[in-house]
Amino acid sequence: MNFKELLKFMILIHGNHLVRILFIFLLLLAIANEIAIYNIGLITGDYYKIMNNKDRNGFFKQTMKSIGLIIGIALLKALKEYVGSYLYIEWRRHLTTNLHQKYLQNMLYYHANVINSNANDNVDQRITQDIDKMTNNLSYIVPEVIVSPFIIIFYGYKCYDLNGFVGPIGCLVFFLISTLINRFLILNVSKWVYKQEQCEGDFRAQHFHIRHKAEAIAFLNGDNIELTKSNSLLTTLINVQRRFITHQLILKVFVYLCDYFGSIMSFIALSVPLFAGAYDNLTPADLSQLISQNVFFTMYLINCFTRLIDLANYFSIFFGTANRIVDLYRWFGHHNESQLTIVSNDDAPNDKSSQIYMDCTDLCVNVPQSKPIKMIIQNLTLQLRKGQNLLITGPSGIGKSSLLRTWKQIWSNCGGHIDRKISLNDTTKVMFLPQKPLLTVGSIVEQITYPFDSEKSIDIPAIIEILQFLELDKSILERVNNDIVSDQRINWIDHLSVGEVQRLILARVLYHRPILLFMDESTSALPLEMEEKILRRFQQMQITMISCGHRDSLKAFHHIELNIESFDRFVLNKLN
Ligand SMILES: Nc1ncnc2c1ncn2[C@@H]1O[C@H](COP(=O)(O)OP(=O)(O)OP(=O)(O)O)[C@@H](O)[C@H]1O
Repeated sequence: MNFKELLKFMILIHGNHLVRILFIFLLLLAIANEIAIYNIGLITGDYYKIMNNKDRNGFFKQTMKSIGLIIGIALLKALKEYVGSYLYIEWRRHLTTNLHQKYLQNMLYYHANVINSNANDNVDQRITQDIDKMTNNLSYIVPEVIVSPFIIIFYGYKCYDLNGFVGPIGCLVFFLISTLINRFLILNVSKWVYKQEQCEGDFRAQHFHIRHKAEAIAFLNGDNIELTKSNSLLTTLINVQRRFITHQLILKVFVYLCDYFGSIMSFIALSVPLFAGAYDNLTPADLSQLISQNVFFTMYLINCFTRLIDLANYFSIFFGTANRIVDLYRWFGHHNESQLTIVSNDDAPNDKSSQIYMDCTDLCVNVPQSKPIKMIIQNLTLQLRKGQNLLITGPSGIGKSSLLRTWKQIWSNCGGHIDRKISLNDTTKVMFLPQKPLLTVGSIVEQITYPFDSEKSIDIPAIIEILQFLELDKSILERVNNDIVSDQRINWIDHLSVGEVQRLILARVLYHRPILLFMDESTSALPLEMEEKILRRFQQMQITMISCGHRDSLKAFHHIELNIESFDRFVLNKLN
């Protein structure tokens, strides 16, 4: 998506009637607002005339009319701002939902945050903050921009009518010159907006890191290093902010110059016909009214131009943040077309009769995007069979987890062939327990039913039985007063011991009952008796287990050991 397409998407939003209706409503309100302003602008002139003529009756009528207009404009202005804000929220919702759709599919979040983290700084910042700023700024810009052509034509004509070409042409020249200078200044500032948002993201990420790793940092006495890092990121951010406001200062000086210069333009324009004697035949009352109207028309025309110039600040923030969103869309588009097509191919037929779950021939794996290429597995030929539990062993960092990543298609294989007879994305049959466990903030039920919707019918007694079996009744059930359904707003990963976390993760397996289970050191923190009790239960449930681990105790529950000695040396041992 390029910049124009982003604008089109936001303003037209295919199929979103609400946005279109709001947009048209905003346009109508902006026009109505301008009509009210026009009428209010004539009030002073009319008062001059009425008071010069000492017209009591006219004064009463004029006052009633003015009060009506003032109430009308107050309502219209507030309503215009309300609709603008509503539109901003709608834009934000729509754009963010659209980006979520791309980001949280096909494991793009993994590619964006792990594999290609350098290509896109702070995706979270772009989605949570930049969209907000961009749409908010656009909601200020749009009402001004959409009515300005009408106002310029209308007041341009009125000015021409009263004092010839001088007024409108003078205003137009003034506007064109200022726009040219403005354009250059806006682009300059928007670059700094881009950088500032990037630094904001880095700074937030550091605080996110402290929040989530608080205990580890405390154990390691990492206070000083975290303080240094946080302050260093803050300094970078502040420096960028300083540069940003310095560039903004130049822009603001220019904008205010235009504003105030604009205020005398109306008198300059009026002076031409006035000194040429065009109004010599008017009575003082009519001349006061004419001057007042003329000043208002010219002033308003110039004001319309200066309002557009005043938008420079909003434009610079809008362009800076919009560029970050456009970059993200481009990156998503590129990645959806290229490497991620592999992921969507994994729709292996679920052949129930098959005794083979997966066939790997001459499989080669390297670390994605590694330069120079880091080969992890070369020419591995292996079958995963139903009922044949496989234990993958080998030194730390040799590639055990990477093999699971490749089978799951989080990483793509750089050579060889994987024939999946069962879809590894079928979460009702296949489960992966990654080495770094995933728990969410929420209820206990949500932890166990993940990734399924916890709203669906849940077998609560079964979950309680599982928690008791895993001896989690004291540490978890009591803590939540046996209420496993309510969201406790607890980030469980920080509130449980590592062994408890592992048991809670293993509860998922007991609940979902997959037929094929991949475990990456999933029992490493458990006492041997607990590990044995759980793995025995898995055996009884006839779950085929593919495990990575270092412990000898695992051998008793597996039939074959794949020992990865080096990237191209594998030994298969039969276990008793
Ligand atoms: N996202 C990544 N980017 C770059 N290199 C990575 C990435 N993930 C893993 N690696 C590297 O790939 C190699 C294999 O890692 P892997 O996690 O598969 O090891 P492992 O055998 O599971 O180790 P352990 O037993 O310590 O868990 C390691 O050298 C690791 O540094």
